[in-house]
Amino acid sequence: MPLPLASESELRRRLIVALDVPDARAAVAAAQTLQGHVGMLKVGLELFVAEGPEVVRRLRGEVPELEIFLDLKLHDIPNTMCGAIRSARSLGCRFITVHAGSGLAHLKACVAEAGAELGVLAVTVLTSQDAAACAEAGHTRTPAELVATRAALARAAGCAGVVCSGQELAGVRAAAPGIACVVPGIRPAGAEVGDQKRVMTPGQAIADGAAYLVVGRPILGAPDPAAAADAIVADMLAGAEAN
Ligand SMILES: O=C(O)c1cc(=O)[nH]c(=O)n1[C@@H]1O[C@H](COP(=O)(O)O)[C@@H](O)[C@H]1O
Repeated sequence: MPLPLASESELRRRLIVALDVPDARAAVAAAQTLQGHVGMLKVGLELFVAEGPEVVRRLRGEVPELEIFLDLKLHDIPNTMCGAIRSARSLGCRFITVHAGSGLAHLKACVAEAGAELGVLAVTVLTSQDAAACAEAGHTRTPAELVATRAALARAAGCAGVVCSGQELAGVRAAAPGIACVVPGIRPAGAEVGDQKRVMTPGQAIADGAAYLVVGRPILGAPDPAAAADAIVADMLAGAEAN
């Protein structure tokens, strides 16, 4: 039996905007503009290094209907990663990122520390890396092979999901059945790619099974960010319907 079609509001809930801005003022302004147009806010390194955990508390107070994804991409010894997760737990975020390349023991320790409320997302291979960058870094396997291996580790560790490019969705499904895929490197047709290497359109990523899309510059860099988010949701809907 075919799955029921995702509604527009359901797809909007699955659109995460990356608040890659320099300070809390810009973050709150963007969040207020985008509430009702996106489903979640991602606080990443630029904003977190500038403002610290207070910016998460402030966003939760200003736009309580939007959940927060804390993208710190932890990559350290397990004791240090767990300490960071312990510090993050009280912030009430939905997700936190760690690098899957840390290995199984690291991922398991992070999942145990995060508890039931904070989902650990394992970043497989950055979407800014292509095959040449992986080879340069000493990997003998392709990005797709590395993603599949790391997705299997994330699943074995009990992670809430993986971060991968849209190009690996089928491979992740095969290697780690049932795991949720969070997909950055999203570019509407014709949009500037910038430093991203493994990209995909919103509609195609949804058609291929992404659980969430992460979008930064195509929304925040647009003349009308709310309209840009709406156009992305329309493309997601088209992708869901085409599936
Ligand atoms: O963990 C992430 O969110 C992430 C992983 C990855 O492999 N690639 C990636 O681009 N991201 C993040 O997703 C966002 C993408 O931003 P744009 O390229 O501006 O859409 C940035 O905040 C990145 O830090």
